[in-house]
Amino acid sequence: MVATEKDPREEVIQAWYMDDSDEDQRLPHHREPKEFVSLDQLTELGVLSWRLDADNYETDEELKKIREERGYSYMDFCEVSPEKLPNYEEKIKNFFEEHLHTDEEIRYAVAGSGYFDVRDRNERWIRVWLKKGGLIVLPAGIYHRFTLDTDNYIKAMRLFVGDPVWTPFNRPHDHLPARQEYVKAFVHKETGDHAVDAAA
Ligand SMILES: CSCCC(=O)/C(O)=C/O
Ligand SMILES: [Fe+2]
Repeated sequence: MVATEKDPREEVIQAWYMDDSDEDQRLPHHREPKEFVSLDQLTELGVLSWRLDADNYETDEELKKIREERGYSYMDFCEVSPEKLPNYEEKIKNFFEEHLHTDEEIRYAVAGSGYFDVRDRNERWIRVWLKKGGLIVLPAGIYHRFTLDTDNYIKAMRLFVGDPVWTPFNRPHDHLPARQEYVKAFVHKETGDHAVDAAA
């Protein structure tokens, strides 16, 4: 992509560093001044992203290709809103507990929007706003959490390799192999500013 062209993914996926306020989790929680995080920075943390045609997901060749290439054989939908999700209060509370999974978390917003917060390698929260048409892959072992935004609705396609395992391991679960592998691959990798930490 030419440097001046806008990345089309940024229309449906934006990310920024969060403030430290305890206000409603569904608010954007921008810092002052705002501190945006690029999709390339997310890639460095292992978070992958695509923009897809959410109105035609049933026939979308690009989605088909991603599923084939990454082995995402399983697919279902998860609708999150006070009206649609049974035990909404309990589930939304659990989604917002910092946790990890032993497999990728793959979510494609086919309607609505929500926030996936991920820890960067210095433990700062990055808020990833996923809107209709955005697909993200959170790598196994990354600490993260989810909340709706103030629109209170998302319909997410969930993809998985084989039989799905949704178990959340609330922090701390640093001894799990998935966490140790994540740390080795994305936290202690010897590139950029972290090479300094590694050498210290
Ligand atoms: C929008 S899907 C619900 C959130 C979820 O499944 C999860 O695991 C969040 O971390
Ligand atoms: Fe999760």
